[in-house]
Amino acid sequence: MAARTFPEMPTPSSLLSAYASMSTSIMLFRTMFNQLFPPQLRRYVLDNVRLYWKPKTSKLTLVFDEKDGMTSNHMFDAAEAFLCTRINPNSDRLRITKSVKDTHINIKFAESEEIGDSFEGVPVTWRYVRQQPQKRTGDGDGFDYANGKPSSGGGFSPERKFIELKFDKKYKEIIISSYLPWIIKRSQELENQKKVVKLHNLQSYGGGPGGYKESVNLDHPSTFDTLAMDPKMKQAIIDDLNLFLKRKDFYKKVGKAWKRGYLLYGPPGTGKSSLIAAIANYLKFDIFDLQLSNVGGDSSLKKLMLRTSNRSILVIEDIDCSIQLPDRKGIVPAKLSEVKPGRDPMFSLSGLLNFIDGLWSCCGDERIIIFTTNHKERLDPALLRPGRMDVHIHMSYLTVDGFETLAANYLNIYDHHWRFREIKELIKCRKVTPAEVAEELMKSEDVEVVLGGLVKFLKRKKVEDDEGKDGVDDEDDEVHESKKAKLIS
Ligand SMILES: Nc1ncnc2c1ncn2[C@@H]1O[C@H](COP(=O)(O)OP(=O)(O)OP(=O)(O)O)[C@@H](O)[C@H]1O
Repeated sequence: MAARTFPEMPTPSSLLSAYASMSTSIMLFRTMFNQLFPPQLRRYVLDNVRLYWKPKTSKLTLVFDEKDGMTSNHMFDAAEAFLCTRINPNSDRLRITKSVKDTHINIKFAESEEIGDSFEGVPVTWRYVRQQPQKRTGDGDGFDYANGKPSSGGGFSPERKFIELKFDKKYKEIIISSYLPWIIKRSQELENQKKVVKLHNLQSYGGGPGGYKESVNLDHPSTFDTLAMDPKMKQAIIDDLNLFLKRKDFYKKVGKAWKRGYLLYGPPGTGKSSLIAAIANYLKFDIFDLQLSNVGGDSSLKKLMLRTSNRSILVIEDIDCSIQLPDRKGIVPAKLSEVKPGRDPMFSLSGLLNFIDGLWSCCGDERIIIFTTNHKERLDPALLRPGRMDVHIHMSYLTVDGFETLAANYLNIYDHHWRFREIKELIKCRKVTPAEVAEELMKSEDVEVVLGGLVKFLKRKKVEDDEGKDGVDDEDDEVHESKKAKLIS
């Protein structure tokens, strides 16, 4: 039988010498490649080689870099905000952030975590990537071949953060034209929800030229739920605000500035300021509080006006008594002749009207202006003309419905209490403000004590009313009798 022959096995030394000659050839090739070809051509060749070897995939990946050059990338921010709402309960890692100004903790998804989502039946995968600073591999020819970017010749490239969105290539159109715009819209809504409403104090003197503004977070807890007022009127105000918000195109079409004026009037303690805070909290609009008595004149008023921002509420409280407005014939009341040094004495009613209609109209969008007064009858009719103050809201004495709201808010009583019948009867025939009743309801933690005290207060109030100690204007008497809050729009 013939003996079987095996091919000769390479010896270790022959393997070693083959490896050495191959590495020498590669190094020689690399040196020749670098020396013979200019950088642009080298880049072109390498790009094509990479492209050729890259495995083909049916997936498309969109990359949202945190920065677009020096500026932040809005699409990255929008995606990051949106993805907070898609955090998987099974996530292993989450990022927690909170700036000093934030009122709450932000939970964001962490690097390398993947989040699945679907849009109109198209499944997508999101991934947050954070690349640590990397040593530049540039060889001094001005190009970093590892990252495919111009290099500054050594050193470290900065940390790079980006979000990847992966999906099937065939859905590219729907993702880019529908999903991404939807994410931007959604992120704006989320931003709005998180927004901390600010209260700005507009003043025209005491600061730099043209005045200054101070601002604090508006921590007023008033909302439409906590407001004690006629439920129908409350709903009418909410509907009016909602209509105003969605009518941007309508205002443009009819050639009107996108603004709405409200006049809140009624006795002190009926909730005018609380309603303003409730509106601001509802719309998430900042409040600009303008003290007319601190405004030097028309020019200061205009400057202050330019300091207010869009999506804001400009409030002028107690308009009847914060300043005595001269009428439009130019008769300046005595008070204005006592102008403080350095202040413009030419403050006029027409300046204020101009501010509401003229300058106001062409300065910004989505503005609400609110005047409050305890004495509507004292206001110049020009201020009340339709188009200036679009909605007149009468804040009146406490009604039975209002009392139920206060009882729920202050005492957690949502249905009935044996004292309620008597209290409601007393409220019906008394001119008592929500502020007075609110104060009574805070006097003890014991419900029986509080309601007993309220009954005594209301009875005492009756005596005071009978003796005419409580002076109120005729209009409020009328409204109280009819127990109807007025909303004139
Ligand atoms: N309608 C209301 N609903 C709930 N709470 C109210 C209401 N009205 C008054 N209050 C309570 O009374 C306090 C004072 O009310 P608010 O300052 O809103 O009244 P106002 O009408 O603006 O008074 P003024 O005319 O003196 O400025 C509020 O902080 C709130 O606790």
